[in-house]
Amino acid sequence: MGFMTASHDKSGDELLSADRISAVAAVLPEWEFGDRVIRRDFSAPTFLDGIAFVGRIATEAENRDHHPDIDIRWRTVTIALSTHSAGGLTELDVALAGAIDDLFHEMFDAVED
Ligand SMILES: C[C@H](O)[C@H](O)[C@H]1CNC2=NC(N)=NC(=O)C2=N1
Repeated sequence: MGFMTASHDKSGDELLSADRISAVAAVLPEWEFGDRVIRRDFSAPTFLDGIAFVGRIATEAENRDHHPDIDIRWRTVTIALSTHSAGGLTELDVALAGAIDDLFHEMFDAVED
């Protein structure tokens, strides 16, 4: 947000309320909720599948101008989401988490883990 810009002129940039966090936790059951971050471990079928998954996440993130922290360890891809500019969780994180869950299902649902 630039100087003198109203904080309500861009949707998703306000910190989530405690009530909203409770509601979101119910629809993102695989995500671990921290103080200012949500995190999920994904297990891809192979190392290269995990890399391909990260590539898809990267495109999604770039389109939204909202970027996760990504940790790759063999087939395990750990995604951490936070809105640094807001100092914690916002609707941007909720939306990206849902999109990443959808990507994972789309890519690997038919595959045995
Ligand atoms: C200028 C640009 O919009 C900002 O640097 C964006 C980029 N991506 C970002 N990603 C995340 N996760 N948090 C941010 O605050 C953030 N800020």
